[in-house]
Amino acid sequence: MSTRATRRGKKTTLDGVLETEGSTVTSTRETTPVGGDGPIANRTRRGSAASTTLSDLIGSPSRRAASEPPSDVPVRHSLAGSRASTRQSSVTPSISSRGGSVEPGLDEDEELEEEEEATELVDADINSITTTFEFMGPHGTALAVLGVPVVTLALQLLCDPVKGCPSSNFYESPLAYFTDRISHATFFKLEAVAAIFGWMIFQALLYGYLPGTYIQGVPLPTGERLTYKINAFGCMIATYIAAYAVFSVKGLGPFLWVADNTLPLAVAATIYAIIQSVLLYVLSHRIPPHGQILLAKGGNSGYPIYDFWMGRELNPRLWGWFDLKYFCELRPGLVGWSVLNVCLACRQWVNLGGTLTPGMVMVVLFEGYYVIDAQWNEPAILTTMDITTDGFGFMLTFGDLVWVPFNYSLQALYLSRNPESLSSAAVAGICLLQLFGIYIFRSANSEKNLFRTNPDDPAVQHLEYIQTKRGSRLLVSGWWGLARHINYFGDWLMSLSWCLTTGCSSPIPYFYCIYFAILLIHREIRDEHKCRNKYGEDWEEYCRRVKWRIVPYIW
Ligand SMILES: NC(=O)C1=CN([C@@H]2O[C@H](COP(=O)(O)OP(=O)(O)OC[C@H]3O[C@@H](n4cnc5c(N)ncnc54)[C@H](OP(=O)(O)O)[C@@H]3O)[C@@H](O)[C@H]2O)C=CC1
Ligand SMILES: CC(C)=CCC[C@@H](C)[C@H]1CC=C2C3=C(CC[C@@]21C)[C@@]1(C)CC[C@H](O)C(C)(C)[C@@H]1CC3
Repeated sequence: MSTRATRRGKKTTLDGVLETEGSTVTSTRETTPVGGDGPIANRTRRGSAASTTLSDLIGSPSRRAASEPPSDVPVRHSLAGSRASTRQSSVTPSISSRGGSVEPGLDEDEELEEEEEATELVDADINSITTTFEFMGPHGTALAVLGVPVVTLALQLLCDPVKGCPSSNFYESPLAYFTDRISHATFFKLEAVAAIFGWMIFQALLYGYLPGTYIQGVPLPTGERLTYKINAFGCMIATYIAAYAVFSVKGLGPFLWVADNTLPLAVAATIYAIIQSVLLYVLSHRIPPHGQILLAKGGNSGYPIYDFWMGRELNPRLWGWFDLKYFCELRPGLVGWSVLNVCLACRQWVNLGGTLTPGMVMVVLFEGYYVIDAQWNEPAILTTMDITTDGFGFMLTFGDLVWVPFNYSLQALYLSRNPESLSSAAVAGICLLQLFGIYIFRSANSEKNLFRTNPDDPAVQHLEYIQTKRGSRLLVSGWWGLARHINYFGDWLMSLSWCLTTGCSSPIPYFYCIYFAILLIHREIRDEHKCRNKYGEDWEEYCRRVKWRIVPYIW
């Protein structure tokens, strides 16, 4: 197996396995979790069980592998001789396709600080046991694993193409409504399975074969940095060129087929997501001959269902370069969402005899802009907790590949069948809300990115900040002086403006902004927890200076 040198004298094999100098790390650490979900006992780092019952899956951790050393005997890495080479082989400046050098979210101080942190972690243990539960522990995640596909399919069923979204008999008897819809709906179509698998392969080929630039991510707990290919924007353009080619040859037919088959497509995408996440979970237990797989801090509890949801492996890669989590986060699902919107607009166009409502135009443009913004700012994804912290489990796999394209396109699905008319004042109000949201979202995110990558830039030089003992700086003026997650506020305002395009006749398209408020509040709590642990009293000082969490003067 080929290898490439990394920092600290370690090597990483091209399938992402970590090797230390001369030894495989086999330490374990056993602790008791907080949060009232019961003790985590008899768990191992590898946490695999020879046979597993359903109650094992949900309620109890995996059994200890016989060959594991006792929990109180941590095996330490030897770093002797590796630190000097680490400094020398410091990070190659990364090149951005849109000019300038990009180190996602890191200044030099931070880099050193991250290196110190990495040293501590490597000295102690790389794959420590997860001791704090999120999502209400194994029971909560079991519910989530079943719940998120059910919610997604229920939302598709609620939008009846003929009778409305939802039809009036839903309010009379929801149970009878669903029984009727389930017995009449077509859930499974082979063509839909072929379309989803074909789409994944097409996006993977674009990722692999279209040219791009390469940048390094933030340091892993081992100190190593992975290299990522930046070409999402080009892949999206190529996708739309391909779609235009299909249109030139086949007309609107294929696009209308997609619009009319969102339910079987969502089922097919769910099948794909289940297969991928089961494979990821199973393969995260592989024991390579030399070294170990780097696991996510939050996905290694030993409870199979919990780890399946959270994701065990931090950076699953194929052939050393094809980063599955990074690929799924921005490409098939997000671009799929915008393509789905276009297909649904085609359906409305045909239904209305060659015209589109202002609501549909706004949805396609606003949500399309959001997708383009994400692709254009691709390097920024490398500092999000999804990439740096979370493992790649069912939560992100299903979230990226099913939840985003099918639930985020509910406004367009609704409008394709219910072309609501909006007054000019409503259109103007929605546009202003969207612009206000974009303004906050983009300027806050860009301000932080610029400040973290180039603090001497005139646009951010004047901003006040707290110099933390950890080395990094926390902004306390500008956007980040208004609220600790002001970017979430901008993002949510945009989500509200998208939902408002559907008028007031149905609650279904409002699912997005309601769910999104819950996601952002939960995410803010997770991030707050992370930062409090990381920065200690500096974070307390930051909270004293910036009082509001997301919405200034409200929350
Ligand atoms: N559409 C969707 O479904 C979703 C969209 N999003 C969007 O993704 C974007 C990224 O979100 P997310 O990754 O959660 O986090 P943020 O971009 O808000 O980044 C949070 C991190 O920034 C650093 N930080 C916090 N406060 C400061 C400060 N005052 N000055 C400098 N740095 C600071 C901390 O990292 P450090 O440890 O480096 O100090 C913290 O962990 C957001 O705009 C969000 O709205 C997110 C989830 C879902
Ligand atoms: C209920 C369930 C399965 C939730 C999973 C959560 C995911 C849907 C979201 C977690 C973080 C996300 C991000 C984006 C999309 C939604 C998920 C995957 C994102 C790619 C959207 C576009 C933005 O510009 C973004 C790149 C900042 C963002 C990153 C986080």
